[in-house]
Amino acid sequence: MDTTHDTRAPAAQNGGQSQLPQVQEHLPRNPGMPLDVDWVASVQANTSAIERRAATLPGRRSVKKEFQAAWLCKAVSLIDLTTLAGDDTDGRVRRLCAKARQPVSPQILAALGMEGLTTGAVCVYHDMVETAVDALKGTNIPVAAVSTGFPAGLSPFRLRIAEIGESVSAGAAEIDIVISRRHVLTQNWQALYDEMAEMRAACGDAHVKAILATGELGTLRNVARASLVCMMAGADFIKTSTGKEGVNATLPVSLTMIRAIRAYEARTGVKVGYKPAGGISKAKDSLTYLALMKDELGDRWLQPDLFRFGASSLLGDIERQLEHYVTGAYSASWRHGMA
Ligand SMILES: O=C[C@H](O)COP(=O)(O)O
Repeated sequence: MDTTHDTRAPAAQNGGQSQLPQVQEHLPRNPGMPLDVDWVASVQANTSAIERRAATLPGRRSVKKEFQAAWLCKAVSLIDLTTLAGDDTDGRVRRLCAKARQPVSPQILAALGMEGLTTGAVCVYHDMVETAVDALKGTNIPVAAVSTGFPAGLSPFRLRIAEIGESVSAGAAEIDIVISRRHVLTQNWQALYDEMAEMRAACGDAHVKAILATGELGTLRNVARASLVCMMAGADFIKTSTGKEGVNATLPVSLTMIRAIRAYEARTGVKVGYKPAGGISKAKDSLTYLALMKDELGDRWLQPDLFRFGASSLLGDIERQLEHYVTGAYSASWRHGMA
């Protein structure tokens, strides 16, 4: 993180860590726009330049001490705490939700002046939505459901649409849909737009995150174009990965998607959120992502309505680092189980 700028977390900039930064404005949803195929076709991605810039990011001087602790608390508030396993049970999901309510031990949070800190959301499969909603009663933590035949997205289209409705009825406030990769690989932008628009409509008031599964899209140019088409069709967030592809969130992909978000805002005035997901498990990596968002899109994209980490194990490492900051000692990672 470049320390030539004021990179302290907003909580620290406000003169203390006891206040989480508040969202000042009520963000309208992305209404979408008609498909502009000329704009899509004009989008290029300079892969070597993107990779060069991405390679510089982790090596930049990182924030230290109380500033690092403040940024790590910020990262916690932006996690979609996730369990997406075939052996998920009610018990596991309830334990995960308890962790979302109290992501770091009360003693550590008290020492940091960060009581009340929670994760951004809990993310589960459809069958676990009701359990999660129940376990999070009395909090403002939304439940996100992965949907539309996650992770491959190859079940019959009408069933994918029906699945969205079921999850919304069960109480999911956010729906993470997966796109049809083949529409991108065959450059069928109309099909991608129509699919995304119909899925968005099926979500109703629930916010929709479009998972691009970037590890299966072949090129960064495809990633950029698919990002744009999903935003044109009304995606509230664009998300890198299901976590189940061979390659999930990477910095080059993130830079590509973030710049698509910037281009969309410049053209339409609409802010779309970003969710890197899959394989983000180290506190240090979360700081790199936050610095990237701050550099490329600005502080507004450091709020949970515009940025989330999709992560099942990141919280454990952040908790260890915060404990180290407060006590001077590292605890064993097994002491920070998620669920
Ligand atoms: O959407 C979230 C991802 O599935 C989480 O991936 P992860 O288990 O590698 O953190």
